[in-house]
Amino acid sequence: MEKTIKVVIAGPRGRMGREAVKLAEETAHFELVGVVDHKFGGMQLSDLEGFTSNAAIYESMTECFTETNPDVLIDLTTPEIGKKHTRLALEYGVRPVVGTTGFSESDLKELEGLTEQKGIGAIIAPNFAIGAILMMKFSKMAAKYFEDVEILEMHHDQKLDAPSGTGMKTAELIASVRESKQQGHPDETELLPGARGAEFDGIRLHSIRLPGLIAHQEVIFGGNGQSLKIRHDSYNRESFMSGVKFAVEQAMKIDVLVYGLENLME
Ligand SMILES: NC(=O)c1ccc[n+]([C@@H]2O[C@H](COP(=O)([O-])OP(=O)(O)OC[C@H]3O[C@@H](n4cnc5c(N)ncnc54)[C@H](O)[C@@H]3O)[C@@H](O)[C@H]2O)c1
Ligand SMILES: O=C(O)C1=N[C@H](C(=O)O)CCC1
Repeated sequence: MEKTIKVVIAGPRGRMGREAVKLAEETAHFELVGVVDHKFGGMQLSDLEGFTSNAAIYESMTECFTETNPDVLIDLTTPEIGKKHTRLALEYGVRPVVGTTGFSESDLKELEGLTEQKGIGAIIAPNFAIGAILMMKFSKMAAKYFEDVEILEMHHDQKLDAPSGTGMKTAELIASVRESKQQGHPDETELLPGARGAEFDGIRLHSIRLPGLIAHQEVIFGGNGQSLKIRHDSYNRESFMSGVKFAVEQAMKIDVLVYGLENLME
């Protein structure tokens, strides 16, 4: 029998948090010992509409950690809050599994240092969907053969950060295998600021926000007389949950910070 993993979820009432609560309840070797919310402290999740779990709601993460002694924190909140929660989890010896996006390079460096000090596992995954991870891996492969690429990331219009974590991670992976290149015409001008999108190491990233979308990305490579498009679509938030489960299990087996699930997949 697998060892039970005690889990706390931050952001349980959010779009992702609700799916994660379901996952924790449905997974035999996960035990949801508490949730962290900025409202409804002192109540149980089941007091709120749409929940059956009797996990306690805490407004203070430190109180939650002290009382429930969890193994893993799953954070699905907002960029600012997610960073604070990740630091706090590491300080308390709780392994963070972070889906929240919007972490900068310096945030990641700082958290890597803290993880090293604590000697426990931590996972920050801009995208938990297996198809999205493959899209990023395939894009890295293709970048060895195509010098020019642009990334179109498309999300729902309630998203707070741009470019998306997935878009940034894809650009980083591509930049890691190709020579730095300024793309487009050297003398191009933007008649409207932003027309050419954001730029990372010469790679253009375009962020589309529309109601009706969930999470989609197309990576377009251009070569002489040809193009290659690698696309992934998440049509619901359940699509992320097998990755969340995998990340929680993996976080228990490692003692470093892993940024991106592709690093844990063959
Ligand atoms: N890694 C992935 O695969 C993946 C997939 C989808 C979304 N995301 C990211 O996950 C995050 C959440 O996305 P969402 O669509 O569920 O957003 P959402 O706005 O629906 O949910 C965020 C939740 O965080 C809660 N929250 C805010 N402040 C809090 C605090 N101090 N303590 C506890 N909870 C707090 C809010 O009440 C809200 O319920 C975003 O950063 C998003 O980019 C990642
Ligand atoms: O809904 C969101 O917000 C998502 N954000 C991730 C990102 O920033 O890459 C990807 C999945 C959905």
